[in-house]
Amino acid sequence: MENFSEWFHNILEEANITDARYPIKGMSVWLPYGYQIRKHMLKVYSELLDKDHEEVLFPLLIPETELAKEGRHVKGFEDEVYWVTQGGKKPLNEKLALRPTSESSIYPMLSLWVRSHIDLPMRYYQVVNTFRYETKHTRPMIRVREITTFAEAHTVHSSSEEAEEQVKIGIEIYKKLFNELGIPYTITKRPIWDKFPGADYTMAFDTLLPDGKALQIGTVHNLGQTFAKTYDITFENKEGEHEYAYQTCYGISDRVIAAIIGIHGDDKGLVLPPKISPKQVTIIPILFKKGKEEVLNKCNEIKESLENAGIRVRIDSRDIRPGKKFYEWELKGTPIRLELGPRDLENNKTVLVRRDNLEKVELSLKEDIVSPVKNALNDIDGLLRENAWDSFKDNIKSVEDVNEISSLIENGNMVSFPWCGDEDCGKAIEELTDIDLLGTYKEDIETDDVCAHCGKPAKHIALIAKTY
Ligand SMILES: Nc1ncnc2c1ncn2[C@@H]1O[C@H](COS(=O)(=O)NC(=O)[C@@H](N)CS)[C@@H](O)[C@H]1O
Ligand SMILES: [Mg+2]
Ligand SMILES: [Zn+2]
Repeated sequence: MENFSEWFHNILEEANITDARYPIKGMSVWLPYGYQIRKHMLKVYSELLDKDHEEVLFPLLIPETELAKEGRHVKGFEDEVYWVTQGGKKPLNEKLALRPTSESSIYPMLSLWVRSHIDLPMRYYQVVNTFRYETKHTRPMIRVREITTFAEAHTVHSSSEEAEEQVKIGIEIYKKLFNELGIPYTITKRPIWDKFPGADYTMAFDTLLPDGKALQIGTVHNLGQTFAKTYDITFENKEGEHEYAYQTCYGISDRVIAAIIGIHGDDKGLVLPPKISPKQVTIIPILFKKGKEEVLNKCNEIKESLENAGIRVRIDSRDIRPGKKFYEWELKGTPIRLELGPRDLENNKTVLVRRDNLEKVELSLKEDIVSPVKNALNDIDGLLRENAWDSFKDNIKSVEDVNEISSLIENGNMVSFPWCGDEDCGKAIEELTDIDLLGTYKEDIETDDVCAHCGKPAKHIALIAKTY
């Protein structure tokens, strides 16, 4: 709680996830171990998107004229855009933006591609790096200037109902993604003063990190027809008339990996959900001069049988003390460790140690060990998700009076309260508490509750929290 930020920075370095020493502020290097975690997370992500989205890849650079077309959009990003102004020694005749997000790179092309309602719906996604010159305090993975893992989806529809439906689909996709990763979340509709620049409205997923600060880990935007009008994306409808298209977009970033690390980690280091752990089992042979050969042979046999069952396994046969190996793989968060020494070999058994609850069980090597290992991996997956949701729910408190908010926030809570929904009241609450309204997570409630701030009839339940 008190030194989460220090814990987080240390673990990225000690577990060889990223190296923040790259000589540009807000940019880090993905090291091999961290890169594998990122790769497995993106595999989960793209399996969800590939069901009915097509993966594409757009250029990194965006002509200034395209970025400037959508007033609200460019207003929202003008302080964050990196510009390329020359090629070699020659100044460019038009400044080029490094994409902060890809609407202004993709939508001019959609204007060429979309002709008729039979071309619709279109559902694209790309996993790219985007660049935002964040002026607030940068933090590795959480608030970076190169967003290395920006997974953005963009969809085009022939009706507002279908776009509305797609927002719900985007939300379902993210619910599945975060459930697979064991990350708890709230889903709120951002206040209109905090929605994505150019969007009609923004639905946001927020989770809580151990320091009690909310982290926005995904957003789904209904773009209405704003960008279609700006970039002239029209289609011929069934009646032969031309209409502006209806669009949505939704995105996640490196923050998803930060949430996995921060939420499931403990004082020994990472605790990785099996689905995204580079290896799911580390076999640690206890090697003495005597019987070394036999022990290693047995370890290879075990590795092979687990790998044949689709389990990712490493044998750590380095010539260092076993205790040091236990420490290292606990730090790196491998879900299961199997220990095997000469005595275990004699008794034809191995010791299975779980990383999440550090439980030890003996497994007989006379029987199949694939199913006990698979069961343990499933248990770990379930327990990580359950523990994360339990502590998350414990940290969401509800109040009837805004004056009770600050002390709960200091305790690291998210706070919900009945709200009238008026902008000036909402801003007054942010002023009073000096923290951000995450948004509303229950619309149009049937209640005679009154607004926790101004006393007018409450229309929604709002959520407030300290945020990154
Ligand atoms: N500086 C940053 N560092 C890390 N992640 C970020 C940063 N800025 C935004 N994000 C993440 O990126 C997600 C998508 O960004 S966004 O601005 O909300 N939405 C878009 O850009 C839309 N085009 C959907 S892709 C956010 O929900 C947040 O989780
Ligand atoms: Mg931002
Ligand atoms: Zn009010």
